[in-house]
Amino acid sequence: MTAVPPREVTRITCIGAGVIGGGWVAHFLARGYDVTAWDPAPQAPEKLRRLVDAAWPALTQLGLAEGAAKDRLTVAATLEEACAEAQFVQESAPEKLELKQQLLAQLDAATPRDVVIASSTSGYPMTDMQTQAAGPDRLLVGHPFNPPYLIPLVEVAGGDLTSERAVAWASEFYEVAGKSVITMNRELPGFIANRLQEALWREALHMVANGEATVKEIDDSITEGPGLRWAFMGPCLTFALAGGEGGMGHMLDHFGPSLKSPWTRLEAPELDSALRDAMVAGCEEAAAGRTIADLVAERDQGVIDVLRATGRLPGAKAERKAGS
Ligand SMILES: NC(=O)C1=CN([C@@H]2O[C@H](COP(=O)(O)OP(=O)(O)OC[C@H]3O[C@@H](n4cnc5c(N)ncnc54)[C@H](O)[C@@H]3O)[C@@H](O)[C@H]2O)C=CC1
Ligand SMILES: C[N+](C)(C)CC(=O)CC(=O)[O-]
Repeated sequence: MTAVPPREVTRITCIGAGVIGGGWVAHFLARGYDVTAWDPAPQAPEKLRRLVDAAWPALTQLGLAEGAAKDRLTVAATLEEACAEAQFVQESAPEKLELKQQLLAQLDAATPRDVVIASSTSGYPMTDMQTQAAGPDRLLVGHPFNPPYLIPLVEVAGGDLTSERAVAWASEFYEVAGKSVITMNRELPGFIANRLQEALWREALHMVANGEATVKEIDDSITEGPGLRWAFMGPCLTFALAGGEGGMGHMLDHFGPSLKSPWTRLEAPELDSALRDAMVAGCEEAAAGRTIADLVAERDQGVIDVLRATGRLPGAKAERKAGS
């Protein structure tokens, strides 16, 4: 059997059915696929069904694909049974390198040739994980965000031995399956989003460890601050607006030197002219013709929408107080 085209996939196998594997199962069921899951833990089938039941109301609100049903889930008794008829495999086993290496080799042996096998790993490069597989060319990373049935992003990256065909196939498949895909042109430990999240996380841990800020202060500083902007405009375009009408160019000229001040414990990159120009050009590209004024209007409307959606509009707060 060879790989079916991404649009013709009907059967998906999910290996590992914890937080992320279970979330993938819920997502694929809601998109109308037949899903087979396998997890070695004795309680896994019940836990998985509870997770899918809990996710289903949200998925129903978002809109189920035609024919989507929870009873299109099968829990297999063995890994081999789970993979025998797979048209795509998503691995979500624990984040241990040796376990992933062995498991991916087993999955490769059990899955029809050419069928793509993706790992949900949060940060291991596929080059390090595909070492024991006889057919490493169809192994790649498909890194989701929790919960995979609500957060659209998947980061796709191949390893040194992964074929371009497999990467292209997976990127198209995830799009067809309702995800928002970033296909990386090289392997980075932590990919893009986790590398960014880890930088924030590292500083949060420093602050807690040193008694510099509480967990609540750190969380509030994001949910009441930059997080409201990040839900719809990334950190680069958001900072371009910090430069006012001068955009990213003025922002870098104004605040660039403070990169060297001790706002962060991380080693800062040299802000040379090549980096400056790349940032300015990247922001212009991301703005896709929108002026600074357009972006300001978009950001402001977005913040209002997020506040409304999360019940934090000043009016909503007043109503809650009045009713309490
Ligand atoms: N938890 C998160 O927020 C995210 C996790 N990930 C990645 O997803 C993967 C799974 O993480 P979680 O779901 O959080 O872990 P988890 O601990 O919730 O689930 C792991 C599951 O794998 C099963 N398992 C144990 N040994 C296995 C084996 N040999 N073969 C197959 N399954 C096995 C366990 O029984 C368990 O149900 C990891 O690679 C992790 O880095 C990716 C994105 C987000
Ligand atoms: C905590 N985590 C590193 C496993 C998180 C992720 O990998 C992605 C996410 O859901 O934020």
